[in-house]
This record gives sequence, structure tokens and C-alpha cells, in this order.
Amino acid sequence: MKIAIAQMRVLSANCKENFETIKKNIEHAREQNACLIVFPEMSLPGYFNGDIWEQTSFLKDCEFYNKKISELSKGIDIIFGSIGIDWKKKNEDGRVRKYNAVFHAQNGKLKNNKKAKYPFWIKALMPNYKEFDDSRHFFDLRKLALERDCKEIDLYEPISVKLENKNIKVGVTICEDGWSQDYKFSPFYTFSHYYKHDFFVNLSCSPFEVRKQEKRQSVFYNECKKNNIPIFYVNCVGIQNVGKTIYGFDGSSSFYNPNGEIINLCGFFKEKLSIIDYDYEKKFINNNDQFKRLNSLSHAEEMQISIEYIIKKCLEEWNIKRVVIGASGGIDSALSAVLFSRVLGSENVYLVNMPSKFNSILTINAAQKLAQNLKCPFASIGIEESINQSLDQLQTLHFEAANEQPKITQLVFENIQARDRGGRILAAVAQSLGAVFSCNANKTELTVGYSTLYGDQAGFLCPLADLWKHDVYNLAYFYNTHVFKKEIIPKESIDVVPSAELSLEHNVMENKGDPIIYSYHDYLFRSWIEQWERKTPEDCLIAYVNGTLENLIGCEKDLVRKLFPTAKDFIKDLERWWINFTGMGVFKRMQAPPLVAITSRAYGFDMREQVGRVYFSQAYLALKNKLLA
Ligand SMILES: Nc1ncnc2c1ncn2[C@@H]1O[C@H](COP(=O)(O)OP(=O)(O)OC[C@H]2O[C@@H]([n+]3cccc(C(=O)O)c3)[C@H](O)[C@@H]2O)[C@@H](O)[C@H]1O
Ligand SMILES: Nc1ncnc2c1ncn2[C@@H]1O[C@H](COP(=O)(O)OP(=O)(O)OP(=O)(O)O)[C@@H](O)[C@H]1O
Ligand SMILES: NC(=O)CC[C@H](N)C(=O)O
Repeated sequence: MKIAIAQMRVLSANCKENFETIKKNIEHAREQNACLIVFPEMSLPGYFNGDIWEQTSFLKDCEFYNKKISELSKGIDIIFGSIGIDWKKKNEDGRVRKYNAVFHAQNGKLKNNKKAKYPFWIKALMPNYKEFDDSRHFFDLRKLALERDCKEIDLYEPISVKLENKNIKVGVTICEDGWSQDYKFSPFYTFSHYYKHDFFVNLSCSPFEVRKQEKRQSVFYNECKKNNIPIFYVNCVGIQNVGKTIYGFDGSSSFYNPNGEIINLCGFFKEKLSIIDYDYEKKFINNNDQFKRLNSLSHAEEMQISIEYIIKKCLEEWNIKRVVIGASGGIDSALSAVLFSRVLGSENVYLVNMPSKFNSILTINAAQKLAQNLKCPFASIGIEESINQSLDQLQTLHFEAANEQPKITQLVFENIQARDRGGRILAAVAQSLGAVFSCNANKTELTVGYSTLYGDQAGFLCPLADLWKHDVYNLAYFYNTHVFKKEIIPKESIDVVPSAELSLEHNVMENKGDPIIYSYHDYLFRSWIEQWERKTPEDCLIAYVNGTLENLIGCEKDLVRKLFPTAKDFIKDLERWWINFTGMGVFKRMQAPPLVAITSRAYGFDMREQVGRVYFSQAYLALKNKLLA
């Protein structure tokens, strides 16, 4: 039995182009005598479509193309993910009833799911954590069972695919249906124990995150083993965004065999149509040596492949062909220049160094060396004159009918420099070149708002926003040693103390740099964000008292006592950054550019935040008072 697995690139809210991709895949599968082709979840309409799901005209387009796909099913059965609409019923928001659904087309028509009395199969479990928002838009199988006063299984039957006069029974699940550990209802368990199936499909639209593939494999392998059923897991590739947060979809479509084999069918971040010769009696793929097991990738490799892929697709979809980067000689802008050069070609990445009297010759030279190594166009524009002019104007500024003169403190002057570079120079250079400019903020800086609003925090995209500072270093090292195999990112940028170079307090020649101690704060901040049970100052202070903080946050042993001789020092630092993180940090993140997401918790829509809510719990305050007394 030849089965085609279509790991296609799905565009969000673009039925027409997705239909064309689906059509091409069907034609190729038919040419290769496949009797069945399986597409990913929501392969026609896209998945992260925001509130476009509320537009009737879009829904009508989906129905139109669902029908057009069904017409392509002469001689080949098609299983595809799309939106199922019941115009006579309502969702709980009062809008028209929509299901995240799977369609089966045979002999030119959509087949009926006789149990549900719909021409589609319905997703049972709705992910509503992190970036997902399924029940905002879709009615699910569990709700439908409640409405019809029956059980979920009463609304389900296997799909029947005809093969040489035999009916092959295909089980249907949709993405989250496989991730049922924390739900009361397990679609795989219930469906496979009630009906005899030849195999299951899981149609997914599952975003990438570092180490996600390991999680997926353990989830689907467990379902396959526990219920003794082979599973074809079919995921899409491409990018889709939930507003500010941009996700990559890595595909990694695989076959799970109850004997314990996991066979990668279509690769990692690759568009691919694979034709499988499946022996449904032996529950096995013949000649599977053409499908290689995915070698397990290192953390840095996963980051490199995913970030480059996401940036590439963003630039393609947004029709951006040139990027301008403020090259400071520091590590963040250097890594950013490498990423954009790899994607766009270095001749399209313009590096601009903008020195003031606070910039060292070391970093100025490093910026130039980076441009030479990468072969990027390079220019230098000094900002000394313009910032001094701003300073003069502000120092002599007089507001009529006001008693107070503005105070131009060191902090104000630091921000004037950053805004001069970003808002005045980079924005204009970018526009004059028909380009955009990048924001090189990393996750550590974004966490505590260590960047200037409308200055270095401006730009069209934050490619490094989901990388802690230590990830930035690791990835830079990985590029030099494993990708380029020579020093492209200058050693000086790696070795120099990370510094804003906006005042004498940031003099790198005297080893003065950022107030953030990355070897500690990276891990402290990460515990506030990425741990599933998110940590707060209360957890951190308790762990500090117990001597287990390094363990809790995962930083180097004995670091805390070395950095903070007394409890007072520790608390002062903890509160400083917590206030920044939950105060100004949020306000700045709201205004930061869209970002590339690659971890289990990225800023933007994945982590929903409120402006103006700095809070310390009662238990924290009580423990703090006890320690300081
Ligand atoms: N709720 C609110 N609604 C509207 N506006 C609000 C606001 N809260 C603050 N603001 C405004 O925002 C201003 C403060 O934000 P902002 O201007 O960004 O300045 P601010 O956060 O005070 O300072 C930026 C910090 O980042 C550092 N930095 C800057 C640039 C580059 C680097 C680097 O690592 O290379 C580091 C710099 O040394 C400084 O310590 C306030 O003065 C106020 O005008
Ligand atoms: N002298 C400069 N010339 C050009 N761009 C600059 C300069 N100083 C700062 N920038 C821009 O502002 C951004 C923020 O500066 P920041 O110091 O955080 O980053 P970095 O210099 O790349 O790395 P590091 O933080 O390790 O020093 C830089 O990435 C760069 O785009
Ligand atoms: N589309 C979905 O249902 C995605 C949810 C799922 N847990 C995943 O990330 O793979």
C-alpha cells in the first residue's frame, strides 16, 4: 500500500496558495501510484490565523477550497486538515460554529463521518496554553458530546480507505489529541480500544522549540506502544505567527511502529513529499532504509537551523531583500550580522558602526573586521557631533510657564546616544537603501528592559530575542568552529566584556561593562520565565536560605555566595531585577519588534503580560523582613 506523506509548507490564512501546494502534492503522489495522501492539520487555511477566523468571507473561501480539494480525489484518497463549519449552529462566543477538523475525500467527494453526522472528523483536545488558542475559535468533540448528550466515541468512526477490495481502517487524531497526558480523555486510547484500526494518522501543526522533537517522540511513541497501533505523524513546515511571536514549524513527520521503531519520513524543516510502501499486515514500512533516523542534533545546531529558517521565511513572506545592522563590535550585533548574511547573502547586509567618544578602538576595529570577514558593505558614521548638539539643545531648553529645567543626567545622555544611532541614523540609512534595520536585543536584555526605547530596541525583527546571553555566545562559537570552521566573528567581540559603551562607566578597556552578571542572571531570569512552574522572588529567597538556589535555577555551583556576601546584597539584586522585569521590562517588551521564538517560552503572545504590575508576595515580604532584621 503506497501512502504519501505531505510535509508541506503551510501559509497562515492563505487558502489559495495552500490549495496550490496541496494540488501539486496530490499530482506527484498520484504519479507515484500512492493510494492515499495525508496532509497536516489545518493545511488548507493555516492554523495561527488570529481573529481572521471571525471573518465570514474567509470561512467561505475555506469551504470553497475544501470542495476543490475533494474534486482532486479521483484515484487517490486524500486526508487533509481544514476548518469544518456548521452554519446553523453557534460557538460559545455567539459566532458561527467552527471545528478544527480532518476531511477525507474519495472518488471526487468528501466522505461523511456518519457518527458525527458531519463531512469531517473533529479535534477533541484544544490546546489553550502558551501560544495556542484553539477554544477561542473552535468547538471540540468533548463539547459536542455534551451538547448531544452522548460520549465522544459515539461521534467517531475510523476512516475507510479502499484498497484492492479491502477496507483499510485509518484512525484519525489531530495534533493535541496525541498530547493527552493532562486531559481526562485520551483519543488514541478510546478510539483504538473501541474500533479495530490498521493504523492511525495524527495531523499536526506543531511549532518548533529547542528539544521539542524529543518530547514529541516520547509522547507519540508512548501512545503507539500503549495502544499497540502504528501511527503516521504528519506535521507541516513554514512559519506562522501569533502577532508578535513568530514560530517555525519543523515537520519531523515520522512513522511510529509498536515494535519500538521511530522512522523519520520527511526531515527537519524541509518541505517534502514521501511515498511510503506500507505493509499494513506486518504494520511495517518496506525498504525503510531510504528514510534515515534523525540524528540527534546539538542544542546549538537546532538553534542555528531553526533561527536561519525562520528568518529566511520571514524575509521571503515580507518581501525584504536588504537589512541594515548597527555593528558595535559587540557579540549581539555580530551574531545578528552572521544570521542575516547567511540568509540574504552578505552583499545585502549593510553594517554601520557609529562611534562616540565612549567607544573603544577595540570594538570599532572588531566591527570593521566582522564586515571584512563576512564581506558585508561597511560604513562608519560618528555620532559625537549630533549627540553634543542634542545635549546643548536640551541643556538650554526652556519651557514657558514652567519653573523646572530638564535635568540631563548620565542616564538621559546614554539614551540620547542609543536613540541617535537607532532612530536617527539606522532608520534613515535603512529607508534610503530600501532596507529595514534589525533589533539585536537578546532575551536577557529584554527581560529587564536593558535597552533604550526607540533606540537600540527599535527595528523590524528581533532575531536574538529568544536567546539568553550565554546562548548568544554558544551560537557564535558554533558558527566559528562548526559552520565557518574559521574565525568569522572576531575573537575580540567574543572576548571583550559585554558593554553598552554609553559612558565612562562602560569602558571596556578597564573591563567595565553591563550591570548584568550573565553567568548568574541568565539562569535566575530563565527560572522566572521558562520553568513550567514559574519561579518568583519567594521561591528564589527560600532557595537562597536553604542553599539550593543554584540547583533551582541551574547556574554554576557556589556562585550565589561568591556574588552576594550578605542576604542584604542578595535581596537588593533580586528586587532590582524583579522590579525591572515586571515593571519597565513589560512596558518595553510591549513596544519591542516581532521576535523569533525557539524556546519553550518566548516573549510576546506566548507569555501574556500586564503593564504596571510589580508585585512581591506576602511570604516573600515576611521572609525578607526576617532575614534583614
Ligand atoms: N509606563 C510608561 N508609559 C510611557 N512611557 C514610559 C513609561 N514608563 C517609562 N516610560 C518612558 O520610558 C523612559 C525610560 O526608558 P528608556 O528611555 O529606554 O531608558 P531607561 O530604561 O531609563 O534606560 C535604558 C537603560 O538601558 C541601557 N542600555 C541602553 C542602550 C543600549 C544598551 C546596551 O546594552 O547596549 C543598554 C542604558 O545604559 C540604560 O541603563 C522613561 O524615562 C519614560 O520617558
Ligand atoms: N557604536 C555602535 N555602533 C553601531 N551600533 C551600535 C553601537 N553601539 C550600539 N549599537 C547598536 O545597539 C545594539 C545594542 O548594543 P549592545 O551593546 O547591547 O549590543 P552589542 O554591542 O552587539 O553586544 P554586547 O551587548 O555584547 O556589547 C547593538 O547590537 C548595535 O546594533
Ligand atoms: N496544534 C496543536 O494542537 C499543537 C499542540 C501540541 N501540544 C504541540 O505543540 O504539538
